Amino acid sequence: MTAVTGVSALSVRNLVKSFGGRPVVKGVSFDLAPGEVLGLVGESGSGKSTVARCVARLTKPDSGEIRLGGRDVLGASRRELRTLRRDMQMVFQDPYSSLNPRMTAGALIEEGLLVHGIEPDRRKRRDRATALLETVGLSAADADRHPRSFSGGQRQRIAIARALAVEPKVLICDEVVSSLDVSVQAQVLNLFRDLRERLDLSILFIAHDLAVVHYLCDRVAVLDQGSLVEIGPCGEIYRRPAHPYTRSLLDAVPVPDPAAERARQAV
Ligand SMILES: Nc1ncnc2c1ncn2[C@@H]1O[C@H](COP(=O)(O)OP(=O)(O)OP(=O)(O)O)[C@@H](O)[C@H]1O
Repeated sequence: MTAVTGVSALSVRNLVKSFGGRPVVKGVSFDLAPGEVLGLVGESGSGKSTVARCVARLTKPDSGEIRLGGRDVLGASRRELRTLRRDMQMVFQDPYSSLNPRMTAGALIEEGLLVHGIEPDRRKRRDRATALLETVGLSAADADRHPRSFSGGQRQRIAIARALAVEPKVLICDEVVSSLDVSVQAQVLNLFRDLRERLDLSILFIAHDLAVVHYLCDRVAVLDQGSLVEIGPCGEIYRRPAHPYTRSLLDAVPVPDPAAERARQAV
């Protein structure tokens, strides 16, 4: 478990976002500690993706403050934003549409290195792309294949390798395993567990599946109609949810820990 101390890897304060005058995110605040995996859960439409998109500056919030390692994200100049974008990478739900089908897996990974000026030397760039493919459990031979020749889980691995290429400090994962079969989900979740250990990554992990969050995350934040109603260590919240909305979310799923399930039933 990672304690929230010192400068947060990511700090979000009073984030507000409306669409067409309808508030969708209503003053959300949370911190992500260095090396921590924080789950963000809530029903469909509760505003999870909007929070993620605001944090990554893909959507402009109405108000609030976002800091990445203490640096102001919303007030960043174009130049500062380049560095911030490198330090904060996003992986999306659909590995089919997020990868350019015309590029090979190797070229997709090399692109990030090139765009951010990380590895100008062509051969070294290629070696680095190959090493990243191996990091996510693919092989050097996969570098020359196009996305359509990979399975969904393998494509998601390529998307993860692509995000990792620029050595981000924070990874924002929006429903990254939702479109995968259960057995492939387990493989990708184990990959995340392994990567966070090895790379000391901070991860904001958005999911609607509470069992997935329980498996991977240190803490969980619960979003209900745009408001954060509860945040705390996974074990504690799953055992003793304080908010009725969290309780109703948990009642809808089996908890993989029989002791936690008994404690929950007793509340
Ligand atoms: N660009 C947009 N224009 C208008 N409304 C939007 C836009 N993006 C999101 N919304 C609305 O904001 C609300 C929250 O959507 P969001 O995608 O953030 O929820 P979510 O919790 O991620 O849902 P899901 O789990 O289904 O992805 C929804 O009612 C959605 O219709």
